[in-house]
Amino acid sequence: MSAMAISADLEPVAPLRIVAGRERIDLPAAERAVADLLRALGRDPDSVHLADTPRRVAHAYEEMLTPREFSLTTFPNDEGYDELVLAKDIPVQSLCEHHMLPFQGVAHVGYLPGDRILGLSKLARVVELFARDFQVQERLTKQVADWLQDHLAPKGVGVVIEAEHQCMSLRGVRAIGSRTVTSSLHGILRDKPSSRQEFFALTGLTP
Ligand SMILES: Nc1nc2c(ncn2[C@@H]2O[C@H](COP(=O)(O)OP(=O)(O)OP(=O)(O)O)[C@@H](O)[C@H]2O)c(=O)[nH]1
Ligand SMILES: [Zn+2]
Repeated sequence: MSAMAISADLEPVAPLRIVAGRERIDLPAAERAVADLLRALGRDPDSVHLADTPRRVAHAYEEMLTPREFSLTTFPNDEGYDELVLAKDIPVQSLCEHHMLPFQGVAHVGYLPGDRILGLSKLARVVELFARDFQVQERLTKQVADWLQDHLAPKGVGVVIEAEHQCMSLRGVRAIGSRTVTSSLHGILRDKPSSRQEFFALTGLTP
């Protein structure tokens, strides 16, 4: 739905176009590096079974490290809506920067509106913007919260991420099924105990 479709009375606001500022990925160099890695692991990248693997892996990493562009569409908060807006169970797929293995789970992203409300899908798009990177979960959580605070100027922001790290399940400690929970709060959701409590209760976590 476009910004104008909400109400004919709303002033048209040009949505901000968000383009991820990633370093350019050098695909041929990545392919050569994957072939070298296969050789270092005692495999033959020229064998019939592995011949296309360096290309596939390089493209897979390019895809996993490149968030989609989007428009930050907002609308005037004409009704003065002043309760929590919370998008729950947003899928999170990211790569741990220590082992380059996936961590996956869900994000719960909420805010208390100020003068403007945000197109709901944008809460999930902001998660993807920062998740498609080599990350640690704490930084990812804080980046989403900080970005919403900076771009939307709401009265409060709350972000919770619950994720399983494959570097903790496939290898190493092999703590299969263990989930890590992180949170980042701003404004009223951080400072007012009852709002904080309501946010965590709605995300399914206790304060
Ligand atoms: N804080 C934090 N740590 C993470 C995250 N993802 C992975 N790690 C941890 O990064 C740490 C790296 O520790 P190292 O001791 O250098 O690596 P390692 O020898 O492979 O460690 P083990 O996983 O314990 O075998 C591990 O404890 C991982 O569990 C994350 O998102 N946040
Ligand atoms: Zn890891």
